Amino acid sequence: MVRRTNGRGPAIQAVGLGKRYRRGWALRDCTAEVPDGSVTALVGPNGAGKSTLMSLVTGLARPTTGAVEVYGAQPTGAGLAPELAFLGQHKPLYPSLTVAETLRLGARMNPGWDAGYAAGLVTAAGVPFEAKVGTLSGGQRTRVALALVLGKRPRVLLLDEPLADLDPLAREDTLGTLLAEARGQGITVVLSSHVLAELEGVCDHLLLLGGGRVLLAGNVGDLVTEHHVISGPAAGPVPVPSTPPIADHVRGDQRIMLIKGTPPPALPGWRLQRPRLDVLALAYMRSSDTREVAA
Ligand SMILES: Nc1ncnc2c1ncn2[C@@H]1O[C@H](COP(=O)(O)OP(=O)(O)OP(=O)(O)O)[C@@H](O)[C@H]1O
Repeated sequence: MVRRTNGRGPAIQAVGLGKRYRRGWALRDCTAEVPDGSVTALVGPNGAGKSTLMSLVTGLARPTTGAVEVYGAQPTGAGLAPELAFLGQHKPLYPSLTVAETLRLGARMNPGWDAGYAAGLVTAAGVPFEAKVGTLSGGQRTRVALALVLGKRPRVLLLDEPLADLDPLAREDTLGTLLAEARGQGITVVLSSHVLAELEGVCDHLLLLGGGRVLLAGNVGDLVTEHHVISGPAAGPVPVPSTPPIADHVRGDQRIMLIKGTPPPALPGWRLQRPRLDVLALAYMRSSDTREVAA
């Protein structure tokens, strides 16, 4: 995966960022960055803190601790910064408006609105302009919602589970469009999902949350290169890594370990592989006991 940096510093930078609600911490001690021009996967199980992080970046929520900056500026809380576009989980669209009326609303609400570009995205998706939004399929609604956020010509696009209600074909089409636009326009994209497998090959940066904390973060290529899966006979001598394995389990007659850093010397019958990104993320989620977030 090519790392695309342009020397402008991170698009988003969080330092010691935390958000506490009455029931406890939704996000805690989050220090992480989203590189400029990256497609970043924000991944984690239910309640990991993904939406909370997005709310803090957009300024919809205020931090309890720490700070977050978008291109060096803290969210003011007085509406979304012009360079940011955000699509929430429920894709807020008015069902009684037609697609054309929805785009006109986008024009009224966004000073930098690019009407030709937004209309082109809707045309490319084959969505009729005269159709009421409430009559569209989930896939079509997502494409209209994407046109609405992209028409704003943002530098940073935050999408909270944009693929959640789409079938596999619509997912692929939507992701394809999104990536083509992001790469073509140099937009930094943050995509949240429970399912990392669907973002593998798409994202070049990963931010994995669990129990409100950062479990793993970094360039995808670097993360994969830094880790190894070693497997071999469960009975008999076992290689000893220099640091404790992140995961270590027995499946059938095989023992499988995920390790970080230099792999231990090979033993007969043992083999070394690079982990898949989703396997890596799953191992970090399993190994963390950070789910018990202090109240
Ligand atoms: N407005 C709120 N008031 C109280 N608690 C909240 C609020 N928003 C989130 N939380 C809590 O904070 C934690 C993190 O929630 P958040 O929605 O950020 O997680 P998530 O990773 O987006 O989850 P999901 O994948 O299920 O959408 C959860 O325990 C949730 O119940």
